[in-house]
Amino acid sequence: MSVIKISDLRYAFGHGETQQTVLHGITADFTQGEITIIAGPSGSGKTTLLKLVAGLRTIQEGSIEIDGQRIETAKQRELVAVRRNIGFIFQSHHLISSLSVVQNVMMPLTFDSKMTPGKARQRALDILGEVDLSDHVHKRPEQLSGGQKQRVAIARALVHQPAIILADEPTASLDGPTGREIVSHLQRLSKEFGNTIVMVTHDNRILDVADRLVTLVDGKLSDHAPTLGEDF
Ligand SMILES: Nc1ncnc2c1ncn2[C@@H]1O[C@H](COP(=O)(O)OP(=O)(O)OP(=O)(O)O)[C@@H](O)[C@H]1O
Repeated sequence: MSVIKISDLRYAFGHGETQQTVLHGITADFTQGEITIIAGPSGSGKTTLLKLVAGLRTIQEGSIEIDGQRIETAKQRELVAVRRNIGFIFQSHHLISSLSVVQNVMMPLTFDSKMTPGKARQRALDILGEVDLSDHVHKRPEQLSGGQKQRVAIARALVHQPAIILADEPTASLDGPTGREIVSHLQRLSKEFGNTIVMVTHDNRILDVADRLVTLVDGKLSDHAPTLGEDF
């Protein structure tokens, strides 16, 4: 089943003579429960594409449907509902330094009116256990290593059980083994909960976790047979 459907998506930065078209008509479907990796050269528009799907940039031309809801024509209320179904993991994890690990992970649940503080805390503790951080729940983010912070970001992205996870370079700034550990956690959790994951990466050491590998080159997306050792 198609969860994200992109049709003839075009996007440009700037205006007039300085206009730079980054996406030249992207058409793609992302299937439920699948991990897709988007690879491609630096500056090819991978982050821009992810931000458009996330609703963090306004669609200029073309369309994106998430769970049957058209994004470009959605009302504010409908967009909020769509975003609730998406977990974001970005390169810089944006953890709140004044909150503890468990409080950071509870954040997405505070928007859920049916969730009591006790239940939210228990849910956060459970997911922190899943990413092996049970011994660190009362620490502040600054007391954690880069890999541990990234695992907190994963826990926070997954705590409200979103159907879709968008990850932009989740292993950037991590060493090889730590990066692998991060994607293994993501892969395990996605298989457990059936999440659809779309991940942008330069890191060719993690390409094997993908069910599907696509490349973005010259503003176009194409399916790509994974070749180990290939450099992007
Ligand atoms: N806010 C912006 N204003 C103007 N141009 C931008 C902006 N953001 C990105 N660009 C340009 O759009 C192009 C695509 O950028 P984008 O960040 O989507 O690429 P990317 O494939 O994610 O790159 P990288 O792999 O280096 O992160 C680049 O040429 C970039 O310089």
